[in-house]
Amino acid sequence: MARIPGQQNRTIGTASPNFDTANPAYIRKYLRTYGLTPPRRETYEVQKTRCLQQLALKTTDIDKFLYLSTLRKNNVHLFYRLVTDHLKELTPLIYTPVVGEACQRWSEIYQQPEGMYLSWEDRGNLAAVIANWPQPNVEITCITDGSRILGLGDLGINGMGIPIGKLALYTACAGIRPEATLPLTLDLGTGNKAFREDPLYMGSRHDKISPEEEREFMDELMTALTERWPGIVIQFEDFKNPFPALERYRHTYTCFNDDIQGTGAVILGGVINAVKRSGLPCKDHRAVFLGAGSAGVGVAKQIVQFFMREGMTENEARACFYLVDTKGLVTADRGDKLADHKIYFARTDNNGQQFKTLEEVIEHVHPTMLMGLSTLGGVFTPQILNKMAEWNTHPIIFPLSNPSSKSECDFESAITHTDGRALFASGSPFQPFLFTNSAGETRTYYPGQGNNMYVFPGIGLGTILSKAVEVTDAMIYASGEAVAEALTPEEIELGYLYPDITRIRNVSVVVARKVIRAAQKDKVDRENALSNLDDAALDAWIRARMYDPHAEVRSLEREVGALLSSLGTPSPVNGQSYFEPHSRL
Ligand SMILES: NC(=O)c1ccc[n+]([C@@H]2O[C@H](COP(=O)([O-])OP(=O)(O)OC[C@H]3O[C@@H](n4cnc5c(N)ncnc54)[C@H](O)[C@@H]3O)[C@@H](O)[C@H]2O)c1
Ligand SMILES: O=C(O)C[C@H](O)C(=O)O
Ligand SMILES: [Mg+2]
Repeated sequence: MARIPGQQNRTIGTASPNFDTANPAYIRKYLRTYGLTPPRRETYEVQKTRCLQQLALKTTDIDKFLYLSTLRKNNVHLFYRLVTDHLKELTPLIYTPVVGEACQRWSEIYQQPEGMYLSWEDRGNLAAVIANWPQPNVEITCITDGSRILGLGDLGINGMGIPIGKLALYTACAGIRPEATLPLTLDLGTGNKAFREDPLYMGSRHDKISPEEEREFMDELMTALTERWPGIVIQFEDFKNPFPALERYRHTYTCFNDDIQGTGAVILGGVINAVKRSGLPCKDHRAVFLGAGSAGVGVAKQIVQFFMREGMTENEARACFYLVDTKGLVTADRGDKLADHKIYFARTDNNGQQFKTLEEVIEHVHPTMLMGLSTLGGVFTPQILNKMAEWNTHPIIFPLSNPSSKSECDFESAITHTDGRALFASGSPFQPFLFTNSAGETRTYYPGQGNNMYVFPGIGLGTILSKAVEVTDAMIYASGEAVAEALTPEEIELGYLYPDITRIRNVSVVVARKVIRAAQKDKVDRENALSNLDDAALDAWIRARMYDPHAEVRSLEREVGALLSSLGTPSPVNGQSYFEPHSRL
């Protein structure tokens, strides 16, 4: 395998051969793929026409998901050219929501290896197993144990679709090279009895290991990953109880938890914009959260930080939040032992009264914001939405659970039952909606997608490029602020709370820059020369390091040409085939 000097992470002739039919003959010969693909060198336009035709022939979402997975495996650069060009149409097929169905059916639809699986039975030997990963220069990994996949419960190793989907967005949205990403699924047993009894299930058939065993396994894993790739950024994803691992590793490894911190940041971004649009100062907001898990608590804590920056004390800010779980409003005197992560938000002003249902809580609070992180599809009923509209000029309604079937309400019902006044964002995508309000005004309403995909790619990129040794709270906060600031005047005019997804690569540059600046301030960065660049120069520096699938053939030509001339072989001219058909190369 040749490594191109001076090019971070570019490897030629990696374990996934580059079968791009856009490669000219001499590149194919260099890569030893000459003769393994049809002879004609194709333009992207021709490649795209074929792919979109084939995709259109697939009648189900899963068939489309599988088609795109195979394309990624066989022609990775074409896959990313297609995805970056058609983000709006293709993101839902390779990520949320379709990835949810793919995970539910992973063992049934499985076709090809695309990531690493590490089992509890491999403990003691994790470094040796990790050594099997064929790519030498991994910069980022996304790890799940499959124990809480979206709002779909414990899916065991079937959760692999999530790290693959998240890392595909790291590449498409933030330009991290595909071969620098490692999807990792931990096979630590599953509480999913149906899977354990399914002959097709491809993971271990025992129950989930204990928290103590999991800690032992994770300790070994973190060491093994950083020993092989010292600068690796580690993203934890969709663990049922992710708080202990985050606390244990966050100051020792370059890691973050996407569900607590990434979600906290992206919803912070949407809330900053929604609060502005609501016309109410922070101190007049009251937020009811249905769901007090990793995402609920992560988001609420991030908004507390925002309220404090707007001049409130921590106690005043915290008092604006009412968290609801399966037992009702989280209060200090509810009589059950609260999980550690809920204690911070436990109410003490309830005068001994307990509120069991969401309806009771909202009647008690008259909230200005309603956040759904509960995995309960449709639970924001028309009655609840009507109440929100009765109490607020612009109620903030964020049904954030995924996938679409778990969304606490859909966009149409949020608009219809608030007379078009809701400030809306959902975790899964919804279509724009044409609506006539009670004043007879007809217009198209645009939903926001409050999904952590707006921040994690930029957090990863900024952390990698600054060589940060830690992902600090300030870096996470900065990513959310960057999303809020990224709205254009046109997007504000149309009522958007989040930037249009088609601009996500530009948004990721801004997120990465702000993450780098925060890392510099916290003194956790190790790429110290970046401090000397002003913002425009830093943006240009970031862009220059982003993988661009459209430039791949050209840069491969340049690099192979340079390599050949350094070996004394004249470079091919204008992409013309230099070597004779049967040349040794
Ligand atoms: N939009 C995003 O970017 C984003 C990010 C992370 C998570 N999520 C979604 O948020 C949801 C929750 O994720 P999580 O990591 O917090 O999960 P979690 O398991 O940690 O928390 C779920 C919470 O919902 C509560 N809940 C469950 N059933 C309930 C009921 N019947 N009544 C009241 N409360 C109930 C639980 O008590 C728990 O507090 C998932 O659907 C996930 O897909 C969305
Ligand atoms: O995966 C997503 O779409 C967002 C989030 O991380 C989730 O767990 O729902
Ligand atoms: Mg997640």
